[in-house]
Formats: sequence, structure tokens, C-alpha cells
Amino acid sequence: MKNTTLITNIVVKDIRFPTSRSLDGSDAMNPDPDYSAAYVILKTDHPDGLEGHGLTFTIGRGNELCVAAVKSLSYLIVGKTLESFTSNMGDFYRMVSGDSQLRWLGPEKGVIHLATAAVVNAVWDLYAKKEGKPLWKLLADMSPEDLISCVDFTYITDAITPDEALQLLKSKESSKQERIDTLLREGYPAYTTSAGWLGYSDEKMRRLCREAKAEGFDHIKIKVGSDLKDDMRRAAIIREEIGPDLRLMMDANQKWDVDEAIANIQQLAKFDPWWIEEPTSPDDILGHAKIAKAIAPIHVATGEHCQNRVMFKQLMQARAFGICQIDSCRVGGVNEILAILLMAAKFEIPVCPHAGGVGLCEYVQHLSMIDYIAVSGSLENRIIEYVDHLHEHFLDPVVIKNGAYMPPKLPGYSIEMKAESLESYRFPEGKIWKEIAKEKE
Ligand SMILES: C[C@H](O)[C@@H](O)CC(=O)C(=O)O
Ligand SMILES: [Mg+2]
Repeated sequence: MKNTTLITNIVVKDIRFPTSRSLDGSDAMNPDPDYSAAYVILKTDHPDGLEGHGLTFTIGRGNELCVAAVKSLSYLIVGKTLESFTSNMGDFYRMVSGDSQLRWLGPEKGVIHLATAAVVNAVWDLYAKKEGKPLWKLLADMSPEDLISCVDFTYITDAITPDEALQLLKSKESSKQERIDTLLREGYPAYTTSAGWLGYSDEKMRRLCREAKAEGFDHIKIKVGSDLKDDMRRAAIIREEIGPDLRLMMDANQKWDVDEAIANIQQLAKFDPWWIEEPTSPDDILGHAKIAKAIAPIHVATGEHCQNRVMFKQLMQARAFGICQIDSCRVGGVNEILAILLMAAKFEIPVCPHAGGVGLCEYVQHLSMIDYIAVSGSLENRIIEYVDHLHEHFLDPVVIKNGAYMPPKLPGYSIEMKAESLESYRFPEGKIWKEIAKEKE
């Protein structure tokens, strides 16, 4: 029997969920998101019909651009074997992100990089399925040398060299099993954003806060950035519900200019936020540094719109944030995430991933788990975002127990959606979108 798995085709789907109807996911910058995915299926010649699944997340309009970008990348993947990629995952990443003509569209940013993430993550899903392990375990079982070989150190060696990264991983190697046991027993701590969407009524916010507390969450995030008076009123309601001891985080979704952010956070400080997220443009490193200095000890958190490892590097070097929010498909998938985790460990900055959306919770649980097991080795001030939407569409949805993510058990990257969901939410031909179109008529 042959040992190689040929990737025979890529199927790409435009999948959209009409979340804007209930204002789930709404914030000051994005008042009406329709959580969406450019969804990738790698078909193979494996006798068991093995497939690699991956997605990149958008909030509706423009999802078709990501679909088109995946199609443009597909010639790099189709007709090649999985093993030709997994024999050197670093070379694989450089090949996908560095195509001599497509690179002009980025490099390593924007629509082409979102598409890169979908493709790269689909290959990791296929790899983990072929090995019969959940992704976190596939990575946990790699030697420090193998993990390092997955990383593209181009443009970041002034912050961390491959040799430094290797030493860092080696220092955690002998105690990995203890941390795996902790995760299997207690899970990885989570926080919830489900109560704090900007479009929710005060009553709904209060009810969801009570439910979150009862479910064991001790960190809650709310949206700010609409109107300061309203932000203060909503923050007061949330504090009243959660009391003084639970941690409260605030997310401005890039709404403010730098000095405006400082002034507004100084007002909101009376509600004791642990972090303020995306206070200004995600590209403004010096602006973030100015805000971080002015509002300490409140932390600046950012990363969900941080486009690549080079930007993360500069945020770290400039001490511009205190919390690093990786996003599983904003940067170029698992390989680039490993680079960011290594830098964060070296700079001793906690990584608290951005999740929510559709599929992001399913993805990032693996990333935080590998960070804890093999890279940072720490849970201190580390917590994964959790949002209670759309998990029912996945074959291996996240399991939350007592406010913590339990380690996934099934092989793969947990991102495979149910066939009936892919069919019903296909845009614009799926049943759901046809019904919505009819209602509008
Ligand atoms: C538009 C998205 O829902 C965004 O508000 C998510 C986000 O900022 C977060 O979860 O953090
Ligand atoms: Mg956010």
C-alpha cells in the first residue's frame, strides 16, 4: 500500500451566517456582522476519503474575495502530496506565502494572507487527521527541533533567532507531560464576550452576565467605543452584575484616535478594566505604545487585526501592548502563529487569543494549548476568548466545562463543519439565504 496522500482538488465555499439579525458580534466599528467563512476542503486520494478542512473568517461582504484568493493559491497545493509538505513545514509555509507573483498582493497581509491561513490550516488539519491526533497533540509530540523547522524566521531574527527559540523550547521539554495532564484534568481557562455585544439591551446584558457567572466564568469582556456616556452606563451595569472581584475587559475595536483613547480610558478606569482592547488603528505601533504608557497598569491588548509576525514583533519591541491577541486566520495559519508564540514567550507577554466569530474558538483552543505545553509553559494571565455562537455547525465543537476549554480529542484541527450546515448557509444559494431573499421581496 502506498504511504503518500495526494491532494487531488480544492473545493472552496462562501459560507455566511446571518448573525447581524440578532446583533450577535456587534461592536462600535462593526455594528452588523454576518459571521462568515471562506471554507476550504482539500480532497485527497486517501482510501479512507481523508479530507483537510480549513477556513478564514470574515464578517460578510467581501467573503467572496477570500474565496477567489484561495482559488488563486490552489495551484500551489493541488497535485502535490501531503508528505511533500510535512517533510518540511517551514518550506511549505514559505512556498504558500512567498509565491513570486501572488506575494505582490500582500506581502503577508490583507485578503491574500487571510486566504493563505485557510489553506495552511487545511493542510495542518489533514496532517493531524492522517496522524490520528488532535492538532495540539500532533504539535506537542514534536521535538523542539521539529517545531522550530515549522517556523519562518524571515524578518524576525532581530527579535528571536532560531537558536534562541530552540533553547526556549528545550527548556520546557522535560515538563511537557505535567502540563498535558493539567489540561486534560482542568482544561484551559476561558473568558466570555457573549454578554457584552454592543447591540444588546441592558436586560439581555444583565441576564447573560448572571448566566456567565453561573457557568463558572470569572472574566467578562464588553464592547465600548460608541459614546463615552453610554460606555460608562453599560460598564456600571456590568460591574453591578459581576461584582468587584471578577475581571472585566473592554474592547473598543479601533474606534478612537490615540489621545482620545487615553482620555476615554482614563474615564473608564473607575470600572477597573484589566485590559483595553484595540483602542486605535491596528497599524499604529507608536500610538499603541503611547496609550500603553499613559494607561498603565491597565493593559493594552491587540492582535485580531494584526496582519503578520513582523507587526507583532514591533508591538513587542516597542512594549506597545501587554496582552498579545493572536488570531488563527488573520496571520498565515499555524506556522506563523508558532513564530508569534515564540516571540511572546521571549518577551514574556501573555497570549490571549481572539476567538468568537465562526470556528475561531474551535481553532484557537489548539494554539493556546500548545503555547502552554511547549512554548510559554505558563497559564498566568492567559485566557482564551469564548463566544457562545455557531458551535452547533461543527463536527467537533468546543467543550467548555466550568469556564475552561477541555482539550479536543478527535483527530484534526476541529474546524470541519457539518455537511448540512455547509449546504444551508452557502451564499447566496443556500436555503437560509434564499429564505432571507424571499422575506426581503
Ligand atoms: C465583529 C466581531 O464580532 C468583533 O467584535 C470581535 C471582537 O472584537 C472580539 O471578539 O474581540
Ligand atoms: Mg476584539
